[in-house]
Amino acid sequence: MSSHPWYILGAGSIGCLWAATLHLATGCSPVMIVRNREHYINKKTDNTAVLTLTHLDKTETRHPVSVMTADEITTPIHQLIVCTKAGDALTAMNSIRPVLAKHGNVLLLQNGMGSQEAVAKAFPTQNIWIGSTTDGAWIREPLHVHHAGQGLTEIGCFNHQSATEFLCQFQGFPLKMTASKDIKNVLWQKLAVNCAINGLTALFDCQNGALLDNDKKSLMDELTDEFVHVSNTLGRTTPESLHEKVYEVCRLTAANHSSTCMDARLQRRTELAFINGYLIRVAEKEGLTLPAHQQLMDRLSQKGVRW
Ligand SMILES: NC(=O)C1=CN([C@@H]2O[C@H](COP(=O)(O)OP(=O)(O)OC[C@H]3O[C@@H](n4cnc5c(N)ncnc54)[C@H](OP(=O)(O)O)[C@@H]3O)[C@@H](O)[C@H]2O)C=CC1
Ligand SMILES: CC(C)(CO)C(=O)C(=O)O
Repeated sequence: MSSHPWYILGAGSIGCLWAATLHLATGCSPVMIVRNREHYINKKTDNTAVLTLTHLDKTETRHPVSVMTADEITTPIHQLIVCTKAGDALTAMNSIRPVLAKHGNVLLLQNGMGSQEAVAKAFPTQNIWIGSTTDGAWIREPLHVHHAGQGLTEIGCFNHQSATEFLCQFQGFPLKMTASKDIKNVLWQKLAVNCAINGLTALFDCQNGALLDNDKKSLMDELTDEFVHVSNTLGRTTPESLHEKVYEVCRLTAANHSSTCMDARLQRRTELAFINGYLIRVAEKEGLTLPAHQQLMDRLSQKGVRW
């Protein structure tokens, strides 16, 4: 187990879930790096705070953490977990560039694709790890997180084939974890589902299950057809029955509002640039156009949904 402290960049739902879990697993307090200190802590001179985790069984545990802004950090960061939204990841990473250890381990937990490549390109000497997570969490108030759904986090190395020492630290971790030898493929498979579901739920402001209604299902099918086309062109694998897989996710999460639908409702910037937008950019490089994806993005723009 490394003796270096853990730093968490972004104190939102996933950042707080991981900070509390790290404290449970290691007994050490992580450092939460935030951009607006006053939002989390009102003491001027003391950086310590207590984070509350409401577990799946509704019990609560409390966890001491340090809360700091990037410019308050003076010691090198060797172990970092980036928990911002995809669109903020690179800017957030740049804010801690001066204190990031040259060969530090960085675990990125963003949904979608594209932000990981951008970070890996901008930080070539660091070991960039990717986690693709299906855990669910939400924030009740600053530093009080609810673990809302048990999921799985698959982790793999993105740029270097570095020692698995980093991954070993998650053995026996309270969240379900597994090592992936092909994390890019894991991201691609999740992207397929998110491309079909997320944007449409924002467009119709509906739960995931409503996409199985006939009129919406045909749009979902068109998006999935286009995904398969791009995937085949790139020589990537997709499940033979991707359409069935998409329907199954809609059924299993029928009562949920997707993350994109919630962001759109709250007029927050969505992660669509790293979901459907990413697929459009990849297709363009291959000389392909994706009319269903493009039309979806145009309709979302007209509706005022941001990405
Ligand atoms: N929540 C969930 O259940 C799941 C989330 N994910 C993915 O995990 C990622 C994080 O999601 P989630 O935790 O829900 O998002 P949140 O919006 O809850 O948290 C993101 C946090 O990042 C912070 N942030 C943004 N820029 C910076 C910066 N420059 N420096 C420091 N902090 C910064 C924000 O701070 P501020 O308050 O200042 O804006 C915010 O607290 C997303 O990609 C999401 O799709 C994946 C699966 C499930
Ligand atoms: C699978 C799905 C659509 C579940 O809601 C999701 O990943 C999201 O909301 O971002």
